[in-house]
Amino acid sequence: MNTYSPEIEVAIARVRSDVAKLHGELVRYGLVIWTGGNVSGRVPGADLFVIKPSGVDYDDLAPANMILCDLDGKVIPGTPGAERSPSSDTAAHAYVYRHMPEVGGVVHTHSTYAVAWAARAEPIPCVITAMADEFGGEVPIGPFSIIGDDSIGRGIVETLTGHRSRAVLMQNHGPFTIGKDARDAVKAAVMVEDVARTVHISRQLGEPKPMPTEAIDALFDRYQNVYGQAPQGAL
Ligand SMILES: O=C(CO)[C@@H](O)[C@H](O)COP(=O)(O)O
Repeated sequence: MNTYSPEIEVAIARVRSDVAKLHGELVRYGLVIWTGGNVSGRVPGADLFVIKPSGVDYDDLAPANMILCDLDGKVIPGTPGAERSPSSDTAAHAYVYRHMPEVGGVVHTHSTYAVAWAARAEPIPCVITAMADEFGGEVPIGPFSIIGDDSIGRGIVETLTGHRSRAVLMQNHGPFTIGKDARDAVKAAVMVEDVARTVHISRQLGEPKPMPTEAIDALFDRYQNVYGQAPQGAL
């Protein structure tokens, strides 16, 4: 039986609540169907993260059935939800947390337009200011990877390390996003679908115009460091 300090227990409870609730945002923004997709959040101050159970209806997700894992993706026995299998992408999320300490949240969806770009293995070019703001450039393609082990995690880390983008389109699969916390990663998942749709529509009308690199840099810097009420800087 694992015991944690009162501070860590409070942090676990908060991440359970946040991660359970954030799954509802995937539904609200139309990024998933049936039981596809998943959200996880790192527990601040501990080598732990929280992720959803595999193949459970979104309506049934609740803080008490979120699953607590260590950074190897092993379920912590005896904790609430531990009797169920964790998400199929648990090893991928765990790999990201182990190798990207700045990441506090990971999200995967099957959102339609982002998956359509992933199926063609084409990066989304940075041709609108919203992309420069959020992603600081193109949204890259990651390698085709088998589901279930840490291959997807390796592909995410290899592709996003040193890249400004918080989203990668895993070839023939779909978007995985990272963030400072689970909410930040959900935001990137919402944004990547939005820009995937807009750039796709733009291409139906003609060839989108590239943006100057200096403009992309300036927009990214402003959005990360000035926009909104409490900008937190790039990841
Ligand atoms: O595509 C995949 C596997 O990468 C997932 O999105 C599944 O569709 C949902 O898996 P669980 O998180 O429910 O296991």
